[in-house]
Amino acid sequence: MFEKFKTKWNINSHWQLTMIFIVFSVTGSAAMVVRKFVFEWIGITSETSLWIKVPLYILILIPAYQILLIVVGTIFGQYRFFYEFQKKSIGRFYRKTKKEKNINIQELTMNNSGNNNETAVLLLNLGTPDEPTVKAVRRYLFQFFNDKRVIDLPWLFRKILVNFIIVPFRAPKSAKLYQQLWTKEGSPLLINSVELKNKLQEKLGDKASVFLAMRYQNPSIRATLNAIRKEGYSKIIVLPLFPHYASSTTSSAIETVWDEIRDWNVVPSVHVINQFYNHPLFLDAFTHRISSYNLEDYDFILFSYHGLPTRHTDKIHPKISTTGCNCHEVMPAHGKFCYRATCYETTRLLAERLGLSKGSYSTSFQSRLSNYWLTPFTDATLKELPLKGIKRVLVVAPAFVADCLETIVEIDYEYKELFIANGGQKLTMVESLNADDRWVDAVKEIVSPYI
Ligand SMILES: C=CC1=C(C)c2cc3[nH]c(cc4nc(cc5[nH]c(cc1n2)c(C)c5CCC(=O)O)C(CCC(=O)O)=C4C)c(C)c3C=C
Ligand SMILES: [Fe+2]
Repeated sequence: MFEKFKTKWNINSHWQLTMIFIVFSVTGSAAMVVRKFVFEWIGITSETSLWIKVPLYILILIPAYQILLIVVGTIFGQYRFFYEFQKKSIGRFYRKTKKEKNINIQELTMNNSGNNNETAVLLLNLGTPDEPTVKAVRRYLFQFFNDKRVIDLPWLFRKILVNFIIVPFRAPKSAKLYQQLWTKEGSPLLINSVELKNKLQEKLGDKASVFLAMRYQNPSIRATLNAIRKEGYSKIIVLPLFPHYASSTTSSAIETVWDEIRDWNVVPSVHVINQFYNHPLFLDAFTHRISSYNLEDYDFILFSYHGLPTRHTDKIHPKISTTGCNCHEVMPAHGKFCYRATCYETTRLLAERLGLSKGSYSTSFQSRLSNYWLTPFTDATLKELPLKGIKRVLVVAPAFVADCLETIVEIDYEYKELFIANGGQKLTMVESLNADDRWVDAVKEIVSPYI
């Protein structure tokens, strides 16, 4: 029975389990004392009607128990366990999780190499809703926007803004987009990532075992790392599948991995790869993909990257404002981890490989949620191009290594419509790298030095 609790709560020692049981029993008794004290204070006696007593009982006991659990847990050195425990219970209370479905997704992405090796390669991507319903999309957006690296505002302000304004208004709108995107097999982001993981496993053979997790929703980082921990790997190579470093994507994923691993009894060697926008094989894979389209058929190539609030990039180089920086012309020394600078550098490197002439391509940023995001905006650029006589555009999105909502619906549907409505004739979106063989080889090369 003890083993069952240890597995369920993801703990290693009998000592911690004992502490947890003690906290539960002390809290239970303490909550009764609080209840008795409050009842006496507000004058509830044995004669008071049950219709008053029962609701009051629930109203007082539940919050008292929740608070005391954290207080007593902290006293017994178990703050983190009870903090996570409460978070999970409250989450369960508000949104019943689709347990069976999630388990299937989880199983789909678990390692099945049968390898008996020392190294686990953990591929991380952003994540997608479990299904294209308003409820599932709400759950996804709730987790996404409550990330302090995505909405980098003070806690209370973020909670109010996200939970009362952004998520309720955005969820129904986003769910419609996801319904447009969904295939028989599910969300393209997940399907493409699973295929990449399987092909990488084939290429790596018994050198390493490959796992996949998503920053938001499923397969979750926690469950995937639990599987890695149980199999006892001595080394983990973490590769967030974001070519360009950004706090809201790369660091958010890395931080979540560390939050899990730091409590393990045995912390394995961990190597984190935090960007690869200039890795020659990544660039070769994209160059090859772009070259598979007949470039003669197009007047212009637009390199469209996911946008970011300029506040995020300003934090990377506080002395130079994003808008005042000349990284669109040359890579500055302070630009190594600046998302805008590395995106522009990617365009230059790809243009060089493709032999594109100046004036035949440009860089823009899509998916903005406000006007204070990186410019030029992709939609504004696409509206302007026909005015300059550019009617046939090939759009490449090098910030995404797998096709997803932002490429399939936003570029290939919404932007295409916008371009045509503004006088354009043809817009083609370059398929992302997905599970392309050259890309699988590139990932193998990216992780290999650390295996
Ligand atoms: C403040 C909000 C957001 C930031 C910052 C942000 C950065 C960012 N995102 C990606 C990659 C993807 N984003 C995707 C979807 C998506 N992104 C945001 C918001 C921010 N992204 C939202 C709300 C959504 C959900 C859809 C919607 O409601 O519009 C996806 C697609 C996921 C899918 O299911 O297909 C990807 C991939 C990057 C690379 C990035 C910063 C560099
Ligand atoms: Fe995004």
